Amino acid sequence: MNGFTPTDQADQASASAQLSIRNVTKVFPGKTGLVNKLTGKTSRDFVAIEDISLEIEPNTFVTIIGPSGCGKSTLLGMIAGLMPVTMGQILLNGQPIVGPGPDRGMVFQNYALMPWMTVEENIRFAIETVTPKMSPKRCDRIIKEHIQLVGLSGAERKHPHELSGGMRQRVGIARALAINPQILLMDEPFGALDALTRGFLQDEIERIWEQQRKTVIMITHSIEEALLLSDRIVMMTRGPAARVDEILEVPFPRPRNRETIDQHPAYHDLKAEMESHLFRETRAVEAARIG
Ligand SMILES: Nc1ncnc2c1ncn2[C@@H]1O[C@H](COP(=O)(O)OP(=O)(O)OP(=O)(O)O)[C@@H](O)[C@H]1O
Repeated sequence: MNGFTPTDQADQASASAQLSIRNVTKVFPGKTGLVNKLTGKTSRDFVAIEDISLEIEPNTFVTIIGPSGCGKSTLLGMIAGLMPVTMGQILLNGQPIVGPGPDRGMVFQNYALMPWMTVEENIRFAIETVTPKMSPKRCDRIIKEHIQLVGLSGAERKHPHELSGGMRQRVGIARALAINPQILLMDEPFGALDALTRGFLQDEIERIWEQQRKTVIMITHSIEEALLLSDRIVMMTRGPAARVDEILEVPFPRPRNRETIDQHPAYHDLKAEMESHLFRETRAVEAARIG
């Protein structure tokens, strides 16, 4: 087996970790309002994830994979500081995360661009929010560099509705990187794209990652995408009370090429292991729904 368990990892919790997720549990409180009490429909607390520990080293590309609804977005949301942890701690460079910050850039599946702003203005808005005192000249240079980085030169003055889904997500990626975050968080960034565009953007992410080597934490449902891009793959169990089941190390050399990656001797074993994990967990979710 090419992986190790989260317990092994917690034992090895090292000072070199950039992000430390320590015994994190997330409970969504049940509804206890007066109306609910009167109608007798008070719902119970829901334990989405339970006691997750994970250490992430700098410059690592990590993907999170798991059955639908297991808590991947919840975990990413807590790392982003968009929602509080219920128990445990998430530390970035040893400091607890208490809210969103410019050290973390987020890319969303639905792009989340400002529709009334151009490509350039969307990126400028993010930079000015994070660094209001930056000189306009420097801001212009950063915008230009990032538009070039994601291959959108010429589209600076277009609005999101004039762009394809793939181009919109390029803007989302440029915007997230333009604030120079330490960690890039991506929640199914290619989930809304057709297969061809998805492939193009995966290649772009691989190319950009080779240049910048930022820590990335990405949620995906695609086994092939995880194998193409990751250094480590975190496999979550089904919820409620989802845990980290196993963490796979992906040994393929970089730069990676989608045409040849499956020739690596470890490719098919890793793929089979992920398939069997997802199959098992998804079947159990379905069985629980029926029974
Ligand atoms: N605000 C909330 N209040 C109550 N329950 C929530 C809330 N947000 C998420 N949940 C529940 O927590 C669980 C985990 O949801 P989450 O969206 O994190 O899963 P996911 O793995 O990202 O799902 P998917 O793969 O379908 O995107 C689900 O059962 C969901 O219904």
